[in-house]
Amino acid sequence: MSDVIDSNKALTSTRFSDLNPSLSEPVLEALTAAGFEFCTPVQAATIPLLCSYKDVAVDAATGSGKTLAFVVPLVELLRRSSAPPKPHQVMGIIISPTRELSSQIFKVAEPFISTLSNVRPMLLVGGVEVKADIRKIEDKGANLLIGTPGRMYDIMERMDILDFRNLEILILDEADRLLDMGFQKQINSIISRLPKLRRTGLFSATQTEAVEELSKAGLRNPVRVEVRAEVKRLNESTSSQQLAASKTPSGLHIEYLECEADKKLSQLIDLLTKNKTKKFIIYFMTCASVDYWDVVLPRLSSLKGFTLISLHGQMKQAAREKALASFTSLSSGILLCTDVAARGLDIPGVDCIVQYDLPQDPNVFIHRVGRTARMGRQGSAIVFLMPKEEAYVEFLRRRGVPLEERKCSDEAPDIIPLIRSAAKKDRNIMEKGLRAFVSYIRAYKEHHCSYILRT
Ligand SMILES: Nc1ncnc2c1ncn2[C@@H]1O[C@H](COP(=O)(O)OP(=O)(O)OP(=O)(O)O)[C@@H](O)[C@H]1O
Repeated sequence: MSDVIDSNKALTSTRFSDLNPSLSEPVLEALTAAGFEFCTPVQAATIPLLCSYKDVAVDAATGSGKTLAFVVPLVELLRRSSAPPKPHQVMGIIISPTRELSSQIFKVAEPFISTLSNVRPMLLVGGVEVKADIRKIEDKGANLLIGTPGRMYDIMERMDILDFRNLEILILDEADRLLDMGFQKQINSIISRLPKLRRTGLFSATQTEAVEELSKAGLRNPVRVEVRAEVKRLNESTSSQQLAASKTPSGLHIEYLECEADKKLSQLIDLLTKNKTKKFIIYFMTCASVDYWDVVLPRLSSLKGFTLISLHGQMKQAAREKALASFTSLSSGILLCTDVAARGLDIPGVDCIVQYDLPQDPNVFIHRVGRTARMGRQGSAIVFLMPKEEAYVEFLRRRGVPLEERKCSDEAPDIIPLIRSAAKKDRNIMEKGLRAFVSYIRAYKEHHCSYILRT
């Protein structure tokens, strides 16, 4: 069974209060309090299914409202269970690939969970002492686990006290990423401890064979929900407008800019200085690259007055959280990051996504660009390509990504001599530059080239 939905409109005309089976009053009140009245297409399709005890495999565009599509039915299913859970009875689990995404889901879910009596949620992510989590669970209990697979698996291995026999629902968010990150073993082990008679929802913005396998192994007769945006795409050969199915939001304008490696920085600076009031996310290939640009960019006089914030997976957890909170609160500024910030993060008001380096995994492209143009808003994205990476354009177009060429700016300043002279004076720049270069070459060899060459 399969439902294919057109997500051209961010919201449908279906109110949450119109859904069948009906949602409970406390959930409707929590939705109203948060300003949500009408469902997005993925919510209109998925909430009734999960609430009717069906498993779902959902393939939906970025920023289409997947989080509420699983949080609302999860809370409804828990409300229906006969008695309030005992302190160590786990009734629901939500697994997502990164700490940031798990924390975000936890925050979105909190007001809905608080409508349930005696259901204690627990955030389980790395970066904090596992012993602290264990103590908290022992002392206070946990009925809903939200977290990353590594920590969740660790807790399950170490703690016999948790009882999963009455578990109602398992949600796997960003399923393809969970598998890409090598969490197959942990996920299988987690699933093997859960009762078979449960509901399972598998959410992903990209479908892969591994996701299909996981869906076969973990879901029972799932209903497939696909949400595609219809976009106008410029057909180069005929210059006519064509309609194409795309998983990128329809308010998103995506361009590629082709230039040699030594011109990329100048083009970037030109773009940033011409858009001073905008909010940018710039993706680099490795953590070491982010560290390098983090010391170099603030030294450029043309970027004086810009707020630059870095975020990558090798930073300490507290620093990661602080960086994300600071960038979220800005109305304009620049986030320099790796793919740790590619998926699921719902940062308000991002105007433009720059992919300075291509992603190591080609599927991550649509997740990166999906940090803007969320929920029917407008946004733009620019991917920098070196001439040898040109094949990537066709690769993306074949996957339904509408992409237009952007010409290099003639006004771009020559930045390289400035960096050279700064590096001569500061060993830190030199060292970080070398480290970035080595990490970049390694990543390029291991991941990047392989998919360019495969196209
Ligand atoms: N029914 C709704 N009405 C209005 N706003 C909504 C609705 N549902 C979700 N939103 C808002 O839309 C934004 C995107 O939602 P969400 O983060 O769940 O998207 P997503 O599909 O999980 O995206 P990604 O694929 O990037 O993870 C959030 O800011 C959320 O508050």
